[in-house]
Amino acid sequence: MNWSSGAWSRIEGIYARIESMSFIKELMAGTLPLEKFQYYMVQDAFYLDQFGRALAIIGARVENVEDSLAYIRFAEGAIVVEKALHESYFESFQLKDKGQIEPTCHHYGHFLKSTAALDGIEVAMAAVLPCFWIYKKVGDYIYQNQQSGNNPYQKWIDTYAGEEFGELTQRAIDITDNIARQSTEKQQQAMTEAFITASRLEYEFWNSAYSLKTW
Ligand SMILES: Cc1ncc(C[n+]2csc(CCO)c2C)c(N)n1
Repeated sequence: MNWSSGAWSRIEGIYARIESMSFIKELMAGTLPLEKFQYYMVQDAFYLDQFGRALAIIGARVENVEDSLAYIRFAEGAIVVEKALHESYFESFQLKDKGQIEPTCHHYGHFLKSTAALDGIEVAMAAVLPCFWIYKKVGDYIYQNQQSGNNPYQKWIDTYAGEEFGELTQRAIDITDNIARQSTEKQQQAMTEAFITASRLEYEFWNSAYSLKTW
């Protein structure tokens, strides 16, 4: 069995809880209060900055040059492509104030950056994987279960349910599985721990937006 299949089986409970979160249900129905989506967008802009840097660190550290290029491109995607989504929402919702980074985003971003810089490269790859994989699953879930055709959050949904994002996610899974095959049992366990922690933080990220959590 691939490392990723075993790791996903460990977060099935967390993932099921994510699908049933109020934030996700209301995003899907288009009824999520704007204030909560705005909080999410502002925090996500901070997150993407940190996530992009974590991916760039991985790109710099990984030995195989093809893998290095893949992570450098993921970093570019996080900073450039997703920023476009953010900017369009910032514009259409007249969000001018950049706001400040709140506790959950701060925790998650710093977890990713410190893991990318200080832990084994295989652990760093495992830590960033839920960002891709959970978003792909949530994007597909929402896309397949959506009822109304007029959703103010449609652009967000389309970004993650798309085929292109699916390919990106599969590439990240494959590279991580490949490095897991070259890792010891102990290293694989550390990878799984990091994967679980990041998945918990994905849950907390949406939860913090729903409850508008501040310092
Ligand atoms: C909290 C949070 N987690 C994951 C993503 C999704 N995401 C952001 S950048 C990127 C890879 C390159 O495009 C992915 C999958 C997000 N937006 N916010």
